[in-house]
Amino acid sequence: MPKIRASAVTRSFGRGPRTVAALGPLDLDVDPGEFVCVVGPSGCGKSTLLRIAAGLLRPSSGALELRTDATHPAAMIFQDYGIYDWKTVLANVRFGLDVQRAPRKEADARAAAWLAKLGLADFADAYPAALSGGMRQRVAIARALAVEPEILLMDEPFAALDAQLRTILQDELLALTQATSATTLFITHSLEEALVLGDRVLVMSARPGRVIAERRTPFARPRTGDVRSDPRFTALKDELWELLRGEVGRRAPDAGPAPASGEGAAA
Ligand SMILES: Nc1ncnc2c1ncn2[C@@H]1O[C@H](COP(=O)(O)OP(=O)(O)OP(=O)(O)O)[C@@H](O)[C@H]1O
Repeated sequence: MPKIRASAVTRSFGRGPRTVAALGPLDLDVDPGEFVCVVGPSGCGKSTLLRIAAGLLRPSSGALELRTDATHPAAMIFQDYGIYDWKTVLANVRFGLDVQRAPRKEADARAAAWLAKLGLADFADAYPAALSGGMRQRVAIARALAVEPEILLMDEPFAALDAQLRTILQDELLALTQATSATTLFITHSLEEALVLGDRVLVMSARPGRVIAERRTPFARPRTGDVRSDPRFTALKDELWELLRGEVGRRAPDAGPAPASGEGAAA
């Protein structure tokens, strides 16, 4: 049984002549423990898909089902971290456990253990304002993983970080997710990120986003960031980029005349 199943999901925004068809129809099955990355051109509906999966948005038609139980729910990580500035780092990481009504002592211990894993033990009592972008994103990752989620939904979590930090956090996430059995749906602009992290990479078309290609990554698990220098990595990246390039700049049927120059989608 897949942990995540999307059946003919579509989503549009607005009404009448101004309707924007954002997504689908899209079908997707993610197996238990699988890490699926979704790449696609800007504006193709990736965030819309993830927001539907998270229950923040309803599909216009079709259905998206997550199979979890209450003790191991789905957790989300966003590009803008989604952490609370008025809570300490420890309280942020404990947040999901508090929602689950975990006993305070146990919640503190689990939160502290995750902070230690992410190198943030010394910042437990600090407020997020005192942290760098990379540290804030580590807090968001610790908070999501602390609830031991069955399903992890990630929407471009590293997009706001510089290239070096992004690589470091990709490698950390790789190690962390291989140590847990979370089923993960991960949205990214970056083919490289998708190939490092994913068991499977789905390429979406320009809006309204559908899955136009799917590849399994040939790298055994547990793997490390060393796969970046594997010749198969470069070959697969080139192949997927060819597919993606065709979609970047393609305009949706409802988007009106093409811009004169310089505008439009970018990968
Ligand atoms: N709340 C909304 N109201 C109106 N239109 C929306 C809304 N949310 C998304 N859209 C439109 O739906 C389309 C898909 O948006 P979405 O944010 O899902 O794309 P994306 O692939 O995540 O883009 P990016 O990679 O640039 O973040 C876009 O054309 C966007 O303008």
